[in-house]
Amino acid sequence: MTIYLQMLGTGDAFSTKYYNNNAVLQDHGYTLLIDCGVTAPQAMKALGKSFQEVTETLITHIHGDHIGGLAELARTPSQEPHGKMTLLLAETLIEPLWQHPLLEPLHRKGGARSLADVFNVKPLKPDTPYTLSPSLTLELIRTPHMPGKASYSLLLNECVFYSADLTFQPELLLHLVHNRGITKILHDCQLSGRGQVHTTLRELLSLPEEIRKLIMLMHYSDEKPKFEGNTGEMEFLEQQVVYRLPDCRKDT
Ligand SMILES: O=c1ccn([C@@H]2O[C@@H]3COP(=O)(O)O[C@H]3[C@H]2O)c(=O)[nH]1
Ligand SMILES: [Zn+2]
Ligand SMILES: [Zn+2]
Repeated sequence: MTIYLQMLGTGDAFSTKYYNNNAVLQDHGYTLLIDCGVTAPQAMKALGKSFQEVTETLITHIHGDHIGGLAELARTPSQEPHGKMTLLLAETLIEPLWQHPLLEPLHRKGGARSLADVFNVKPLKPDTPYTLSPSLTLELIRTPHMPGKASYSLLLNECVFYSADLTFQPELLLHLVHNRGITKILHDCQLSGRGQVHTTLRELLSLPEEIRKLIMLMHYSDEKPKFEGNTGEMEFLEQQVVYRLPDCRKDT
């Protein structure tokens, strides 16, 4: 079965041309929203979509461009009997997310005292595969982003790596391709400057060709047009374009 990926946005946290790096994955009747940044409500509207179409929302880490739209998402009535939107996230993120200033508007919602009061929270364990829908599996891998801040990249259908913002991890990428059967890497990319909390284009270009040709670039700055044609084998992922994702699960 085929699943489809559509980036709501492919911009970094400061982009004015691209929406936040958030995505929707669709498996027939099931829609997974991957991260819900400040621009997510507007980006959904730009696609003629609404949060009501979202079945579940996954949060990779706690930065405004990944969580800033959650207050609006929480206000959307879900189709479920409990009426709450479902949030998937690593257990370690639950309390810090609730305490984040961007979620403060929800603290005033009918005396809510925890994330579970405003969302149907499903805690996930890293390194554990979950079946989200008939054609979609997910595994979280904790990856380094900012010191002391938990952040989780994704393995989708056992063969697609979706980076939460992360610093350059060449050994991890080689391991994923050689030992975990990864055939597609969607990677955040800082186009210029020193990469303190993100992976830079220069770093990605230093990878072996066999890895570079699997990579598509996302979470980039407004300078992107200047870099077109200068990214080797790596293509830019474009916001709003629908991509088919490979499904390498052994039993399909
Ligand atoms: O000069 C700076 C650089 C960065 N930052 C924050 O660090 C975050 C890194 O991850 P992100 O890309 O999801 O979002 C970024 C911003 O939230 C900032 O506030 N000011
Ligand atoms: Zn980000
Ligand atoms: Zn981040």
